[in-house]
Amino acid sequence: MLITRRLEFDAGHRISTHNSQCRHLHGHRYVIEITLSGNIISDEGVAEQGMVMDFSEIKRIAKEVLVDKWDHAFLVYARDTLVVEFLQSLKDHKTVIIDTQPTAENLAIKAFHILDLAFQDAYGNRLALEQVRLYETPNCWADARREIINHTNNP
Ligand SMILES: Nc1nc2c(c(=O)[nH]1)N=C([C@H](O)[C@H](O)COP(=O)(O)OP(=O)(O)OP(=O)(O)O)CN2
Ligand SMILES: [Zn+2]
Repeated sequence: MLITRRLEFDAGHRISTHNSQCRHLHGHRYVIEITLSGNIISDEGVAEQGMVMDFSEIKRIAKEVLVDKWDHAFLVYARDTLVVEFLQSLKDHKTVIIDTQPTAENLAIKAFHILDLAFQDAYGNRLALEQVRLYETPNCWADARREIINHTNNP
């Protein structure tokens, strides 16, 4: 059985190598959809009876390890040195430095790895993170799926 929890956050970014408007500093209302697989809990009388995992628990873990860290942050490529240095010059600015361009594709992969570790730590083999879908705009999104990213060298 597959279940999906959707969360939203705001963040700034730019694609420093882009040949059009995305090289400018700008922001998005990102939407992340986290899909997990597992068996439905059938134990009589337990709080999660009938569920793969409580949706509120997915939200709690995702906020703690990812969403609260990226929300209202500027997501910047480590090699975009002009912007990295500018952000570091701002006192207490919420900046997240990423080792790849902060495209929807790379952010979805990054989010997958962060969430995969967190769900493994909390639930071992009982649940598996199957997919992270990251919407950059309502019309543009990227899917990081376990079977796809296991075959790439992305960190
Ligand atoms: N494959 C990708 N292409 C683009 C990405 C990306 O992450 N992956 N990102 C951008 C920009 O960040 C941009 O913010 C979004 O691009 P764009 O399609 O131009 O967005 P619009 O706001 O113009 O969307 P509309 O739906 O047309 O209003 C660019 N490309
Ligand atoms: Zn953008």
